[in-house]
Parts: sequence; C-alpha cells; structure tokens
Amino acid sequence: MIEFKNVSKTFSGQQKNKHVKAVENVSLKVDDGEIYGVMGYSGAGKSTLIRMINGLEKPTSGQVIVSGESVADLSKPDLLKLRRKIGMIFQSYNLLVTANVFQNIVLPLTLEGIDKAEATQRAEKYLKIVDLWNKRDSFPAQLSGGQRQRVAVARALAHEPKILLSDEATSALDPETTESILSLLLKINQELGITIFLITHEMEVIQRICDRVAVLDQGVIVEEGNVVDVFTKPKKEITKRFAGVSDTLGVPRDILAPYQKTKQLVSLQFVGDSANNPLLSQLQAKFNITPDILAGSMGYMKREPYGRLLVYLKTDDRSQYDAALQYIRDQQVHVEEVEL
Ligand SMILES: Nc1ncnc2c1ncn2[C@@H]1O[C@H](COP(=O)(O)OP(=O)(O)OP(=O)(O)O)[C@@H](O)[C@H]1O
Repeated sequence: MIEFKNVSKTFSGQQKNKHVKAVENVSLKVDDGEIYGVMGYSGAGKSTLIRMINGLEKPTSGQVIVSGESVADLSKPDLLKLRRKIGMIFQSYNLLVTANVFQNIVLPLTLEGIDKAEATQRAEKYLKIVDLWNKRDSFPAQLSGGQRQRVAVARALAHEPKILLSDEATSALDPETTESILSLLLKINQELGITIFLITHEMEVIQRICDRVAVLDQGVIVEEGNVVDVFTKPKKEITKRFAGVSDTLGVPRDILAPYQKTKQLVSLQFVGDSANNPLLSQLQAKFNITPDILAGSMGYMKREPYGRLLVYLKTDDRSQYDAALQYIRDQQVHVEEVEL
C-alpha cells in the first residue's frame, strides 16, 4: 500500500526567497492491487509526487508510506531494499543502447547480485510476458518505440516488484501503440497482481486502465476518487477540460441557438447498464417526444460502457417534457438542461 499523508514539497530557487511549491498538502491512499492514476498538466507536480514514492525526492513536510514504511526515514540499505520492490518505467525508456534486449534485462539483475542462471531465467520469463522473446538479440535502436517500452516493462518486472511506477510511459507513443502498452499494464496488474501508480496528462490512459484518479493542479489535488465518478461528474473546470466535457459536446453555439428558445435541450450521460437502455425510443413511445440527437459519443471507462448525448426533446407539451425528464432520471441516466 502507498500512502501520502499531508505531503508537501517545496524547492528553493536559486534566488533567495524564491520557492516553488511543487506539491502541497497531498493526502491519498493506494490499495494493493490497484491501478491509481495522477493526472495533471505540465508543471502540476506529478513527477515530484511519483519520485517521492521511491525516495528520489524527500517531502519537505508530511510522510510517504510504502508497505508500512516511511520512505524518507529509511536507512540507505533499507531504501535500496524498498526500491527493489518498486519498478519504474519512463517516457524515455532509459535502455542501455549498447546492450541487446536480453542483456538489458540480465545486466541490472546481475548487478543487483542475482546469479546468472536466475537472471537468465527471469529474462526469458518476462520477455515472453511482454511478447518480445523473438527480439532478444536486437538492440534498442532496432526497435520501435512501443517495443522499447515493452523491454523497459520487462526489465522492471524482472526485479519482481510489488509496485510499478509509470512516469508518462505512453506519452511518446502513437494511439495504437499506447493501447498495446496500456493493455500490457492491465495484464500485469491482473495476472501478476502488481499495484500500478502512474502519472499522465492523457485522459485516455486514466480512462482505459485506472481504478482511481487524482487530478493535480499546481501541486494540489483538486478532485479524487473512482474514475467513473470523477469523470462523469467532474466538479472542477480543470477536470472538465481533461474529460473533454462541455455540456454542448462541441456543437457550435449558433447551431444550438434555435433549439435554445424552447429550453428543451438536454445533455444525457449514460454509465454502465443504463448505456444499454433503448431510452430514446421509449421517450417517443411513452411521451410522444421526438428526440433530435445533435451530438454524441460512446466509449468505455475501464470496462464500464459510458456515453454522452446532446438531445433536443421536441414536444409542444411542457408537462410531457417534464414527465420525460423525470423518466430519464428514473432510468439512472444523468440529465442536465443545457443553458447556453
Ligand atoms: N529540482 C527542482 N528544483 C526546482 N524546482 C523544481 C525542481 N523539480 C521540479 N521543480 C518545479 O516544481 C514544479 C512541479 O514540477 P514537476 O516536474 O513535478 O511537474 P510535472 O507535473 O511532472 O510536469 P511535467 O509533466 O512537465 O514533467 C514545477 O514548477 C517545476 O519547475
């Protein structure tokens, strides 16, 4: 388990009295086996936060506790021991360019004192898990970005960590390769039971694999919780920006203006089972309302179906309209009347 208890980190600048508050009073808990994401724009404090988990940075105040131990209070040998339980992958892969794929896994293990036979066995096991056993003799320069990241994942796993830290691991990759690395991380989490703590500025990463998320803005956690809750009911403007959510789903205002006169423009949000209901056809049958769909998107939050629609509920009968809104709510679909 990873726990941040009122953690702040201030860097003193080169000029006197110039301090940067990189992380401010952060408290969060990550349970064993979870995939936890911290999301924020550049400079929000994400790297500082993740580096405090393996003791690369020390908090100015507060405590970071990993597997029951306060990281900043560990002796050097104990910190080394803890770091062995924590793997890390980066945007830039950090592979040894003069070593082939196999040696990239084996060398760090032997440096750690693991004997050659064991190191060789682990290299084979984890290169097979990341599906790169056939590239064991290649050098990093001969691999694609996605393959390099897979080597980095295998190298981290070969130390058999309990926790994997991921620092923007997919930020340099195209969407398809990103997807393949994210499904690899999900597999590692599910099959090996490794807790994953990741930082990212990409909503898709959080949406695809995380159980819980913290939104970090200028060092402060502004929203935190279950991914579906945080992104389907975002409270803060920054979270809405990440979720790409505006009530009008990007439809230009002049196109919406004529609908606005009747004030029967609504945004609907479906999560889980409610996404499978034939709601719109029921509105027609039950309330004689013709729903006019102006925009929409469907997708998944982890394995949960999730959708948004911007709909004009066409009817001259206001009481039918009000009854329809109540009916929509009764179906566990989140509905909001859109004000332009
Ligand atoms: N060693 C340092 N000395 C001084 N200031 C620092 C240091 N490291 C980070 N900072 C400052 O702390 C703030 C948070 O930086 P951090 O790198 O943690 O953010 P980030 O969210 O990871 O950004 P990015 O995604 O761009 O890496 C920034 O204002 C940064 O300039």
